[in-house]
Amino acid sequence: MQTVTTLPHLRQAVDELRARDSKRDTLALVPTMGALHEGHLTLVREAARLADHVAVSIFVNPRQFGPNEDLDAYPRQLAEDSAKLKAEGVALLWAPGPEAMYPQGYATNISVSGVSDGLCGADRPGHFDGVATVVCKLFNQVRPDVALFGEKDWQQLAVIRRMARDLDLTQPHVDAIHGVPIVRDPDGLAMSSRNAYLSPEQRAAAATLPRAMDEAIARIRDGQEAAPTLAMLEDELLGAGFSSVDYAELRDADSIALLDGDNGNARLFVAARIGGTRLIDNKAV
Ligand SMILES: Nc1ncnc2c1ncn2[C@@H]1O[C@H](COP(=O)(O)OP(=O)(O)OP(=O)(O)O)[C@@H](O)[C@H]1O
Ligand SMILES: CC(C)(CO)[C@@H](O)C(=O)[O-]
Ligand code: BAL
Repeated sequence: MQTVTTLPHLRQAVDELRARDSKRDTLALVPTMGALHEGHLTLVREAARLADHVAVSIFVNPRQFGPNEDLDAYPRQLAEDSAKLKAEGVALLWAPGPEAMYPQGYATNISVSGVSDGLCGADRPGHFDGVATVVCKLFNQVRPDVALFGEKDWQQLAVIRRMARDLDLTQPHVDAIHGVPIVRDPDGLAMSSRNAYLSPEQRAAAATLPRAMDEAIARIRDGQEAAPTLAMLEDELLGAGFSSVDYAELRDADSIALLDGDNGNARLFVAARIGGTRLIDNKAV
């Protein structure tokens, strides 16, 4: 595996990979912020199924963190991450520093409206501008044939697909942006780098999130009204030790528009805090 931290080295490494055989080899990109777990590695394995070579980016993107968020505390463990990626057969690790991504004078922002309204877009102002901007840059830097994102960040995936469609991106084309189902711990909690912030007690309580979501979904499928069911879900989380619930909403899975019941394409989205840690999850209704 080659690790590169500057754009000229990245370009050279990508050109070499693509020209490895007589045909033009295909390249998949898995963008991450590092602190890799089985969720990320599942994306990498799926990427290897879809393309000849896999590139992974690790960049803790300052532009997607709010002023009071955990940018400084976000886990950084490049050596460990690098060993995991090497073991998966990843060809290229793109690990730029902030100055390589946003050099002096950087002034451009990409803002996707509609799908980024509500949910995490409402709770984290500017977050999806930061995500869209850095993902567009990563796409232009690596120019992959396919890119993979986790469905844990469902709204993020919708924002990226909208951007790719609206900006007529070709590397990758919107149809080559793949969502990968959420990878969960045995107790159902979605894997997340931020789970590392949880104390053992908080970690045990966090398993209430997917369980309470399953119960709420069962009630909605049974024909119970959405609003009281979601209120009950919030109460259950607060009773289990969550400190607050940022949102518990039914939304259309594609447009992310708010729903007041199951319309056949409904998805349940929840963000809740346990201590200072914000956890998100989503499930089909
Ligand atoms: N449990 C998971 N299942 C599937 N994909 C995941 C999972 N966790 C993360 N991903 C995906 O991995 C990619 C990189 O995510 P990121 O590096 O932010 O990790 P994370 O675990 O989501 O961290 P965070 O705690 O910041 O949410 C994203 O596309 C994300 O959706
Ligand atoms: C897509 C991403 C790598 C952009 O920084 C990030 O939001 C993430 O890890 O989900
Ligand atoms: N996985 C989403 C990145 C973030 O929370 O900033």
